[in-house]
Amino acid sequence: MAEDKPWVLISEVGDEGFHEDVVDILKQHFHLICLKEFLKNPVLHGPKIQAMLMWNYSPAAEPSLLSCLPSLKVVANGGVGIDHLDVPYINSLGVKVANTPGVVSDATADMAMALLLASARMVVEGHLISVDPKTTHVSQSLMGVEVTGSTLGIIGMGHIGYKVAQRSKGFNMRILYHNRNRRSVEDEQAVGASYCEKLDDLLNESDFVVLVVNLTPETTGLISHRELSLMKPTATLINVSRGLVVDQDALVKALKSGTIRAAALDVTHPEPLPRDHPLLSLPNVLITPHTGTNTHATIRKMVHLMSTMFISSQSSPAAFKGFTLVMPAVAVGNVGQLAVDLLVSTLNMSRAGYFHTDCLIPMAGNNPYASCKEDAEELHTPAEVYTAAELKLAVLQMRAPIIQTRSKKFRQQLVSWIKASGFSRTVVLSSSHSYQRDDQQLQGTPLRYLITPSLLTASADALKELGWREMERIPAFPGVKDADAEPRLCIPGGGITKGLYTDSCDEDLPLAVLLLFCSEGDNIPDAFTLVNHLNDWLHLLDSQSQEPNSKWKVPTSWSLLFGGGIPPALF
Ligand SMILES: O=CC(=O)O
Repeated sequence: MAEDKPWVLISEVGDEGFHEDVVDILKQHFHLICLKEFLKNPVLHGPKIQAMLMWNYSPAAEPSLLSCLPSLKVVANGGVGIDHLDVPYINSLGVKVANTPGVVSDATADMAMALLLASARMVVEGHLISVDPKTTHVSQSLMGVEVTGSTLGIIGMGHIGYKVAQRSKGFNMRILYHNRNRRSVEDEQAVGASYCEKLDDLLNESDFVVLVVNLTPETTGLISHRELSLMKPTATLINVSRGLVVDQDALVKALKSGTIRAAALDVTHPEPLPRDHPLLSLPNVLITPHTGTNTHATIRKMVHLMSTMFISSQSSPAAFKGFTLVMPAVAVGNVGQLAVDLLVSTLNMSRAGYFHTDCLIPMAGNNPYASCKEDAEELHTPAEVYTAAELKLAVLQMRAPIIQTRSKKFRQQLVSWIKASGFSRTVVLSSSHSYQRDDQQLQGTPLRYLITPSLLTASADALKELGWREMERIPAFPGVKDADAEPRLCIPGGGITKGLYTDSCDEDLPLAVLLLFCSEGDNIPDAFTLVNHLNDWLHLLDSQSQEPNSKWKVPTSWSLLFGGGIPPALF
């Protein structure tokens, strides 16, 4: 449905704009128009543009440009930092701002480690000597500092900071961190990190100080003369956040005078630095051109996330072609939702957007998967879509009941969205009242499945191997022998399960239901059972843990489920 694709404005493909590698993703979702082309006739193109996709800070979201885009709905930034955007101003135009958190964390943490190791072990200096045509012998004076067993201070323990800690654990480093909020004891223990409430203590004790904070008024100039003077003369400063977090004049002085040993910077202010900037001629500085997220895999994940932000139940381009969709039926004990929670938190799925519908009871709440206070402050809504692009998996999590009279409308919206999005199959996680089983349903395990004819062909072998039982149809009038009455599907407490399955059969939609007979109560064990069965089929996790449930990561919100108290760090 090419005509349904939204028009988006980008700076260009190549050099300073989007890499050739990601153009296929962009073209799959959008009609692209490059800035140069746009500027030839803004009056003609302006009204078509629904989104602006920024890459490498371009196109700049300036009033002169935004005023030519009356239909603009979203400014989506490739990258997590949005310090270059005037968010209140953009919002005041009725335009949303989106970024790509989560998917950049691994690559950025890798870059922090690369800079740390390269600076400590003088990798660049060693390379230059090795390739210098004048080199005839290798001097032993090129001496680095030991990384293994040293002390690392992480300033900013969000997603990226935490990933730096995970990597540093492998180097047997003593890890200190400073953050607005302390992480949970479990998080700290998992990487062996100690919280330094006072930044000064971290600066005093660390051999390597890594900056991983967002640029905000509080973090601008966070590292200046005083902070640098607190660091060890043998210490190295690594910056993968933003150039303005460091007072660069103070840094130049500290590096010249030996206040600190070295600096390794992926970010500076400005970028690139003027060619005569003193930082460029210091021997103890390593600078990379803000390439923390520059890997083929990461830019593809970023662009995929930017593209799938545009999800609507009305019309949607085939944003999830070939993906499997997993969604809960809001049913007995909320077993499906709990199972989906386990998927989202274990697979670290990224929120791609929300499913817009007027059929669910409106609600909003904190981020159920938060691991720190900043994350918890994110607003979450009743129907949201999360993706793990590398697994070709999406989930639609639902957190509110369906308004009773709108169940049919909701099913219609779902079916048309699933079709338009190009999912190759949908798996509905459901449950039904245990106590209403008939005699045959009492046999075997409490798991049942249903599958539509259009998915059966592709899945018959897998189902045979899994040995699951199909949900039994029960007599229309139990006890009455009537040859004419067709046995019927009966799923008490199953919410939309039966309706959605029946609609999907009629619509030729490849859909399966995995259902557990259970009772209301503590349904966490049921959620584990259901998600383990799903994993037996879809193989989403590699780990073959002895203890089947320990491979799943429980989301923070579960501590609220049964009156466990509210974690003070979250609210
Ligand atoms: O700098 C990189 C980002 O903001 O993601």
